[in-house]
Amino acid sequence: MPGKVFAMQKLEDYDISPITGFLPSEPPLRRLTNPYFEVWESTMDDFNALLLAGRLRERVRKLPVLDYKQLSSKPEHRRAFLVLCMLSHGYVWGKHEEVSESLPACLAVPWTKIATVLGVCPVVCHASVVLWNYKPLWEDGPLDLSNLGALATYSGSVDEAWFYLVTVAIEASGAPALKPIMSAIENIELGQEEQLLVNLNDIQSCLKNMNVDLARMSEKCDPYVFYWKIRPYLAGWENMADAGLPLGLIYEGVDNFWYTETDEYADMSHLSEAERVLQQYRTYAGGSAAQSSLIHTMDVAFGVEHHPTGERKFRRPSNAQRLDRYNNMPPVSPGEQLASKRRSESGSASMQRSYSNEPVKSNRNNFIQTMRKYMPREHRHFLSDLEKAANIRPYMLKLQNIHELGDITTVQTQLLDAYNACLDQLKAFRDKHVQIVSLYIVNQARKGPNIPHGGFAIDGSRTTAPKEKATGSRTQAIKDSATEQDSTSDSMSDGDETKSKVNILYPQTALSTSPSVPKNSSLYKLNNLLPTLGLAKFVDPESKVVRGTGGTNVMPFLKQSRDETADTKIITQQPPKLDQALGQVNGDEAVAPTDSSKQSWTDWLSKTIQQ
Ligand code: HEM
Repeated sequence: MPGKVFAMQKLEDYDISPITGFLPSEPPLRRLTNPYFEVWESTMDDFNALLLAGRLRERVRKLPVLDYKQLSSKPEHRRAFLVLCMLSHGYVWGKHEEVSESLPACLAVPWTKIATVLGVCPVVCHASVVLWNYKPLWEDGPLDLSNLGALATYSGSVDEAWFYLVTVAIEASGAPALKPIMSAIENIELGQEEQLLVNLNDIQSCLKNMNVDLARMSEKCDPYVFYWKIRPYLAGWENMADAGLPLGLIYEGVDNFWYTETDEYADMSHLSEAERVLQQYRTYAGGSAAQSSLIHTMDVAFGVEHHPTGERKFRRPSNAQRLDRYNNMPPVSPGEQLASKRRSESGSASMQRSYSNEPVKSNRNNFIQTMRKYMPREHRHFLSDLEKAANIRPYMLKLQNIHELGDITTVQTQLLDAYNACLDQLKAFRDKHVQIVSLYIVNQARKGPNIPHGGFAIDGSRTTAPKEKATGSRTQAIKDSATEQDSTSDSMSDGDETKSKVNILYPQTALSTSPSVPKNSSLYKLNNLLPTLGLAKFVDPESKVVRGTGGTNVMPFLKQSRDETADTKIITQQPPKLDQALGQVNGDEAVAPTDSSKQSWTDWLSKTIQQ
């Protein structure tokens, strides 16, 4: 094997624990104990009540602008960041209030500073509501769903806590895969195949556990509550014109003209007043588990490549696709957009920020790449180093070659099987995820806000609730529902609204699910009249496009991501077809080597070509 290509640092150097993975090695702080920050913590104590009473903004506006430098440790920075994510998103989206286009300095200034310390963006993210938002119920208990509570939620609901905690459990289940991934890279370099096999089997069992956790989402997180009550608060301020933030959000008191990359002020003298106003806005995508470094790690380790949605591998993008915003990194604010246009007109690069308009590798799905901006800095660095060091897939391709030459050993065959088994598990994860998104987003968006719990039989002609399932055991019902969702997910996402499927996730209510409301019904009209809160909006049942937090057209995007995982598997077929094909083309009687003839395929092929 070739020598070391890229040396990774230890996991701990990337702020990753060999035991808890991307979760902090110690449980997150439950409270900032420094009395200086008591005003934040006491506002958090009343957070859900203030939001409910419609008085959160009033309380927030009375807060002083605190100095973030009084925070003295990383756990404190994380706790403060979570607090500010809760208060800020609660402030912006409100509860049945008009959205606020600006965030007061008492939140915006410390939030932005702490985000810079942690290397994330000042917006809610996977790290804040998942990685830094749990508490073990018993300190010596396991990090699993039997022993976890959430520190903060927007809605105050157990459904929201469950949504975060299932994701915490997935992170915990995946954590023990990180060491074997690092060892696998080492073992490939050292040519230690037996140990590599152990590594791959260990990773596979972690992936299995992650799948078990994901399948538990529907146990205690109601899709209706998720879509209409929780998701609105996870929205950011990018592509949010429909929700009342066409330009993004103004972070009051935050100087948008200071470039940390170059450590200097930009020269603004050439900008018009309108352009300066636009520069105040910031646009960020909202929180999504697409920002989980764990899933990115699996992709990078196994060499799963994600391409722009709708593009097949290695195909050049069409003009239309090139115009898609995910083929180009979005500028950070509308002001930046104008400045960038001006730059390209004048040929000047003086105001360019390092992350805007950079050419991005064309074979990358840019949404997935962009999500790394929202990960903690060290985790992002880990992924970028892992990309340089990852050698598992190249090694498997080499084994595939050896297999085709007929020289493969038993351990090598087992290695290929183990690699494929890992990809099977990762694909199973994405299969389940597609079903969940279908039920929790597509289905909810098409029904509208007026059908609680997956759909009361408002329109009796379209719905049925089977009694035997409603009275069956809850576990059985959940299993059955998974089967039903399997069959519904494709039909729903492919725009087939004719079928009415039963939702028995909540069998005690014997409710049923209609994937959409009939057009021209009074319910349809009512749904269209109701205000949109962030991402919670009614989508016309005839529309095939339902957007995700980051603006993706969710179903095609997620299905492609799943299919790309399956495509990565190594196909280990003997090549008899090649022989037949050559025989047919040449019209001769080429005899391919059999397993017993010691001739290799390469020898045979070169002899055949020479004939
Ligand atoms: C109710 C549960 C969930 C819903 C409704 C949901 C929804 C979504 C949506 C809409 C997207 C598309 C990206 C966007 O535009 O925002 C997405 C992507 C993604 N989600 Fe989830 N998600 C859920 C749970 C999870 C969990 C528990 C994980 C595990 C860490 C996860 C991991 C991912 C990943 C990795 C992506 C990027 C696409 C990919 O890599 O295949 N999601 N999710």
